[in-house]
Amino acid sequence: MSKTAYVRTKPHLNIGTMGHVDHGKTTLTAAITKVLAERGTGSFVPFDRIDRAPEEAARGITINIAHVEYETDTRHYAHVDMPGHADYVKNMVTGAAQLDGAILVVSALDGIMPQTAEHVLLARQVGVDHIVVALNKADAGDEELAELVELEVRELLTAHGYPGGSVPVVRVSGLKALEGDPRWTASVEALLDAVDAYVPMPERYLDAPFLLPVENVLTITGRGTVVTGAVERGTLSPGDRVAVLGADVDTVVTGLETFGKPMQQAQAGDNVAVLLRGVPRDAVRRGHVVAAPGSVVPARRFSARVYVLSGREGGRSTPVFTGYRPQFYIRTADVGGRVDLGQAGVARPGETVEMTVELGRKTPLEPGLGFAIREGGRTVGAGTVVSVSA
Ligand SMILES: Nc1nc2c(ncn2[C@@H]2O[C@H](COP(=O)(O)OP(=O)(O)OP(=O)(O)O)[C@@H](O)[C@H]2O)c(=O)[nH]1
Ligand SMILES: [Mg+2]
Repeated sequence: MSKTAYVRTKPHLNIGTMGHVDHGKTTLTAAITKVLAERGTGSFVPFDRIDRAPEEAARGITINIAHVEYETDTRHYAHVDMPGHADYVKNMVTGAAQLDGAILVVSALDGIMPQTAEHVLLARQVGVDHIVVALNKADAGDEELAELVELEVRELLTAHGYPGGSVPVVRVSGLKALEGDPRWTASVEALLDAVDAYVPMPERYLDAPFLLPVENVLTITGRGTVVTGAVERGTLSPGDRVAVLGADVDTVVTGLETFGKPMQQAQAGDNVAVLLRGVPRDAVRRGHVVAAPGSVVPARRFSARVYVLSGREGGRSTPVFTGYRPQFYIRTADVGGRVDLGQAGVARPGETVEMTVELGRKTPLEPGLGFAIREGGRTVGAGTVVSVSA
């Protein structure tokens, strides 16, 4: 292969766009790549390439299609734009532990909407500590309205524990920037400057044993099975031994790529594709975990602190009781489980409660790990693992 190797010259961060349907996430994502392509530190990814289905990416070692990559003057970013709302929530709660920061896209014409609030709540619950607001469609509304929406967004952020008063809010137009209008191209530059300045470089656990939650599995004819995802911790090099938890196989890494470029070492935070020796494709699935052998012991029982979403936040309108059996979204896994609410025996929408969970299958767990609870295609709770029982 004559592909150029990935050269690590700038710190790498994972960010993503979130916000209500149609507020302009994908348009803005395309505009960002266009602005940076013109600066010479990225390649333009048009709207319809961001919005296509993951299956279409199954060519070569490539990563989840929802990601685009680009560089600013100081950083290398992987940026994820989720297509629809359902996918968004699922990806956000299962993959967002990986987001180092988020761009909250709010239409200046429409203001905050139910999904704006839900995404902010989920971001807080899964530990996305830094949000930059893109007040989008600023080309179409008037300044007075934009000011009202800005106030409203700051209040929403404050209500969810973010420093709403000091969060950067940048008026942008993804659409006009995409059309090359200089005023709005500058607005997207200003947004990127705000992201560079406001989202700090997170601590990366490079010395910890390797762990990668599997997001996607692909086959490369003649080479074998490839898993993709963001490295949660540690480092990985070709030749390293790994355990695939869930598939219960031990194997060797025979290739490593990021955004189509071979790499010598993957590090915590990197979005990678890992080629595994001799693993049949159907043995590995999204939700499995690739880890340093012996470093993780999967378990079924854990205790957790859980916030039960209210009806207004898109959650349930009725309480749940001991014996409740929802789905648990843990890293990239989707596992059924049974809830025990102890003495109280009940949890009402809007409450934060302690619970014990018995999962339907063994899953890698550890204290501090965030997860979401879903039922019938909607998010009903967001929690953190407190302790794990053997
Ligand atoms: N006037 C104006 N329209 C915009 C702007 N950005 C996006 N739009 C329009 O808003 C609509 C939705 O844009 P998308 O980028 O698809 O929105 P999205 O948030 O990705 O939508 P979902 O992925 O379906 O949640 C499209 O018709 C866009 O052309 C903008 O800056 N100004
Ligand atoms: Mg979109």
